[in-house]
Amino acid sequence: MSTNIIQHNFKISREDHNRLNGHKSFVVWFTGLSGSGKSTIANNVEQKLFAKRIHTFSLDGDNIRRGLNADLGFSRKNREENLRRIAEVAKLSIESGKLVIASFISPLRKDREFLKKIIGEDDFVEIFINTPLRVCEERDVKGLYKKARAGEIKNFTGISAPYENPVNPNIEIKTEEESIKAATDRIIIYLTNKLETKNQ
Ligand SMILES: Nc1ncnc2c1ncn2[C@@H]1O[C@H](COP(=O)(O)OS(=O)(=O)O)[C@@H](OP(=O)(O)O)[C@H]1O
Ligand SMILES: Nc1ncnc2c1ncn2[C@@H]1O[C@H](COP(=O)(O)OP(=O)(O)O)[C@@H](O)[C@H]1O
Repeated sequence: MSTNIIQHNFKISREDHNRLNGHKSFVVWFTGLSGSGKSTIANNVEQKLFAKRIHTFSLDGDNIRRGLNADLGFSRKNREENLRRIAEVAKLSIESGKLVIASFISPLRKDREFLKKIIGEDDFVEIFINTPLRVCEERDVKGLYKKARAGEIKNFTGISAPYENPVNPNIEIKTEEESIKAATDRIIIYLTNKLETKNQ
């Protein structure tokens, strides 16, 4: 633990960044099984927001698990630390005025509660990409389910590690019933409303 850390208050605040950008900043968090559709929908949402001149920043496994969290695997402890660090990065990014789009399996309720605490409830939008395991496994976008079934990957979410559905997400997308476009449009309506009405 670091001691004797005295906070420096910078002259340019989050509110200043928000004013300059012309919009508020918060975190949009996508949770769901591997292959559920988190990255696909998050990417579509980001493109739409970008076209509306919203300053976005995407965090996902590719830019986090290969870099900052390259030392972490998929044990419970490592996932918890993975998500804690991501939440801290997301918090810094909202201070810099960004609308952060985070896509992580984030399988456990208690870890997601912890994230919410770090980021702040008011700055956290939870989107549950609800796709049944059967469908994710049929899609098997990266061939990982096949490997997990063959025992080649340990602690694989949905197969040999748990996924706990969110209890009360801000938005739930059932990808078996809702197209990518319809899901994207519904999320954009919600976010546009929050961008306009959220108190600073
Ligand atoms: N054991 C195991 N379980 C689940 N997923 C695995 C595993 N090993 C590797 N992968 C790949 O890593 C991606 C998930 O990383 P996350 O950082 O989102 O996971 S977590 O939130 O810490 O649980 C996940 O990416 P997505 O498919 O995009 O979800 C997988 O491709
Ligand atoms: N309604 C839908 N919403 C999201 N993805 C869908 C949908 N229908 C089919 N898919 C497909 O499912 C796959 C989801 O993969 P991906 O977005 O990488 O998932 P994740 O990021 O959750 O691992 C993509 O190939 C996507 O085209």
